[in-house]
Amino acid sequence: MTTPSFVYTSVPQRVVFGAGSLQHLAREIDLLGARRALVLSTPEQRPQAERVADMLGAHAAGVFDRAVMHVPIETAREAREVAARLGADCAVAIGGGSTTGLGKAIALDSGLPILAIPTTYAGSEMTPIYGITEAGMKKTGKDFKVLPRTVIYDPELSLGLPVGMSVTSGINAIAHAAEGLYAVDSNPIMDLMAQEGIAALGRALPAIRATPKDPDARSDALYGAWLCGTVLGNVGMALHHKLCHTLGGSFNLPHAETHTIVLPHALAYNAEAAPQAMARIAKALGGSTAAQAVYDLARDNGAPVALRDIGMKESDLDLACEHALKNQYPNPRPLERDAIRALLQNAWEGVRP
Ligand SMILES: NC(=O)c1ccc[n+]([C@@H]2O[C@H](COP(=O)([O-])OP(=O)(O)OC[C@H]3O[C@@H](n4cnc5c(N)ncnc54)[C@H](O)[C@@H]3O)[C@@H](O)[C@H]2O)c1
Ligand SMILES: O=C(O)CCC(=O)CC(=O)O
Repeated sequence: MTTPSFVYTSVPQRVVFGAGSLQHLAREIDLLGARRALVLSTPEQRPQAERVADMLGAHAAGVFDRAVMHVPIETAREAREVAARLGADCAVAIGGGSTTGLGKAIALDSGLPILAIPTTYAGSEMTPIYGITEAGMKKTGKDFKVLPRTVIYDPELSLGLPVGMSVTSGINAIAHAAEGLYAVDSNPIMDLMAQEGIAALGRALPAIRATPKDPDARSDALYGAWLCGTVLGNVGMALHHKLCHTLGGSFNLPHAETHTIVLPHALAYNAEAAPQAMARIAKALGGSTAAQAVYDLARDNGAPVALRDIGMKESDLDLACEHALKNQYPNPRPLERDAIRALLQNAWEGVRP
């Protein structure tokens, strides 16, 4: 196999990884040159946010605990006002993609540096991509101002992530790497990270299901999430992410579950157009085809495999298909209306591809 032409841009970002690495928080805030950190979380993760604020002592400006899915503009405005009023010079986001997303909304407006402490596998902490929802419409964009400057990955903080969320969040991460392997702007470094990330999560998710507090499995999963998130941040996504953004944005379906259900079908759709990528995904997961390996990983670990089971109405599939065909993301196989409609039907029914 010859190496194709590629462009690779590396971005400065500091990653501190390991069990117990939260202990380095004060050092990392100091290295950022910050003195007053606003700690962000969801309401459910307020206790973890308070622990972080306690660790920062006089360097904590306060806790803002109102992060919610998809970053409503009203929440973003409120958080920006609180940050300005408290004189914060940095945001510490502890939680999943929703909390990191709120930090990004603040950074987009103010340039405040973000220190992210991820507790799911969504991967937002490694990307310059932001999403903000206004009047029911989610807009996404890319700006390096929002890329967290420092990320502390401490697997101990994800020990309590419920098994169901761990599995779907892990497959959300696998989706970034899978699409990275057939991205129009892929490169060999991202391919290596993608295959390694998929393999790490493929090992970790069954182990987490068997023993949710297994520290090695949690560490492996977070390592995979880091790699897959890096791929998401560096190369463009395709049909699968377009479908999930459509289903999540227009039909209000839950993010990680939607990724989990749609991915096998998006991979089946692209299989013949991206054979090398499929071979790498299948190899990483130890399956015969990429699509079946992802489907089996989800089904065997108790995740939903049908859109009808997470609130999608069959009568909305035609509309979802129309939305998916608009403002298309680059994809290895051209988008064909009938085949996309069939893909959505299969995902709705939950058939094994
Ligand atoms: N911009 C990007 O690059 C990017 C990438 C991936 C996802 N996202 C966005 O992130 C959002 C989804 O993020 P998510 O899937 O991480 O879910 P989330 O952040 O919405 O978290 C879901 C729930 O799990 C809780 N939770 C998180 N970690 C926990 C833990 N360790 N223990 C117990 N509960 C925990 C949260 O408090 C929340 O209640 C979506 O809006 C998605 O669009 C953005
Ligand atoms: O909602 C965002 O911030 C963008 C989400 C994204 O591109 C990754 C995903 O769908 O998991």
